[in-house]
Amino acid sequence: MSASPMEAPLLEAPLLEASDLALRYGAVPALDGVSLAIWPGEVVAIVGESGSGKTTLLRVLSGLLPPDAGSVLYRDPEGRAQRLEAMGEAALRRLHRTDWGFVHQNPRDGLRLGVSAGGNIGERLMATGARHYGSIREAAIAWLRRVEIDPARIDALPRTFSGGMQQRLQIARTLVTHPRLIFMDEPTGGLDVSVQARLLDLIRALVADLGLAVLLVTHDIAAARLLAHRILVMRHGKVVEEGLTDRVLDDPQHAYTQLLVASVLAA
Ligand SMILES: Nc1ncnc2c1ncn2[C@@H]1O[C@H](COP(=O)(O)OP(=O)(O)OP(=O)(O)O)[C@@H](O)[C@H]1O
Repeated sequence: MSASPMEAPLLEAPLLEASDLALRYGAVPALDGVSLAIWPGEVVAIVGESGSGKTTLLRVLSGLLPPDAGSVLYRDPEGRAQRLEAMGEAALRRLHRTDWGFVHQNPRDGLRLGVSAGGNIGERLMATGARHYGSIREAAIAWLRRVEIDPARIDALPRTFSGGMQQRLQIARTLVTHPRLIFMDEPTGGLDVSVQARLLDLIRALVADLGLAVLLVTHDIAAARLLAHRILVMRHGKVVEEGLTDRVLDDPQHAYTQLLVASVLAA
């Protein structure tokens, strides 16, 4: 069904909107009144030191963890707004298979290491209904090329790949179904600096080519500067500062952001 002119403005609305999220682990407030919105095609980085609540926020925004309070609203491709908390588990799983992608810090969490590289990409396509073996294999080859993995490795097991290759394969597996919104949790964490730089370049090119919206959790300010349009700074479960990337990093207003930026400059 095509959108009528009456509905068109909805497409200009945020893709995901969270309001007043709260979550405690015992006495620890992991999230404390967090609100945010991400727009189609926008890359938003969530930065902050270890324990500030970044991963918890990403898990709540992607429906993997229910908050104690607050809500998350997602707009589907037809412009319909849906509350994650009211969505059944099956609908949420479908979102994760189709419209959304999740890139984990550890490729082991996002890949099946005992399944071939091509199988890892192909099975995600099959989960969205693809059945034709030839075209699934063709898509897998195209995606291996796109993430700079030699297609001759299509039948190799990812456990024989380097960390950087595994991460690139995880990205191919995530993007093959053309999701609109990608959640990334420290995608370059644990990799050597030169491998990180190559991966960041690849992510930047793919995100721009495909017009993806990305929620990126990172403690790497340089990665946030390279990839993000906007930055949210978290501390003790709260967003203490947010704004356009250059503004936040070049002219930080909150004392904690100033400290975070200064510690990178000093490193
Ligand atoms: N499953 C859990 N049980 C108890 N406390 C938890 C749990 N998960 C996280 N926390 C606590 O909640 C707070 C926020 O943790 P979270 O992992 O979201 O932070 P983070 O900013 O992602 O940190 P890191 O960069 O180290 O991953 C921390 O104080 C952490 O110790």
